Amino acid sequence: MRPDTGRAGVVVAGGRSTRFGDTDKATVRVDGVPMIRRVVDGLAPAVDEIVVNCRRGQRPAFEAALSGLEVRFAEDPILDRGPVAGLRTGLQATTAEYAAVVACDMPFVPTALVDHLFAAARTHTGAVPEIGGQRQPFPAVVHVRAGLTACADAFVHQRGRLCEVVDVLDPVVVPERTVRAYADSAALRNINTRADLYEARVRT
Ligand SMILES: Nc1nc2c(ncn2[C@@H]2O[C@H](COP(=O)(O)OP(=O)(O)OP(=O)(O)O)[C@@H](O)[C@H]2O)c(=O)[nH]1
Ligand SMILES: [Mg+2]
Repeated sequence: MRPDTGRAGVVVAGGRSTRFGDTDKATVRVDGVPMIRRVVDGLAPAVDEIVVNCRRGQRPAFEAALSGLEVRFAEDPILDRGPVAGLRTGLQATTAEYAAVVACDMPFVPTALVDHLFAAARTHTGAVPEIGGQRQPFPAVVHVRAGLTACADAFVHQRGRLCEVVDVLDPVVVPERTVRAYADSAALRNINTRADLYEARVRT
């Protein structure tokens, strides 16, 4: 990992994977590698520290899936408050100025796209990719303090959804044609179901 960049990676992983069935999708293997390990591997070259947000009960399995990698864990103080709460827990755990934020179920986010988002976010509150006309909360880069304020606003003044965090943050938008230079559509798909996993395995 690069030293002294002021850049963190935050992996939000405290969900229950209900659409996936009775397995935590974060630790399911994609082509032999646990999904969350692929996420961390994609982030690591672009950042100087990695924070994994999760529930306390997920830690043993995550520690096994991430063995040998340098990560810190940020446990949710209150469970099941949704991805914005997880994002906030993760952002609270770093002193970096900017953080790349990713969900645990996006195993193919290219490091080069993360680098591009960091560069685009400089002097702004963040940078998010636009895909299919929608600004995407993950993967994104946020100014950590601005991101924390946006999470709090989304909870207090709105319904606590990720899209509201993006609205409040008002980040730079990286247009889809630029995103496509770094990642094809499959690379940014998230895995919610066994069928999604099957497609991802076919791809690798
Ligand atoms: N910390 C935390 N993270 C969450 C929570 N809910 C979802 N997430 C995370 O947010 C990201 C996107 O959420 P989903 O794709 O809906 O994942 P999920 O909630 O585990 O899966 P479903 O139960 O099928 O909706 C994933 O990385 C989840 O781990 C939560 O209550 N707390
Ligand atoms: Mg969910």
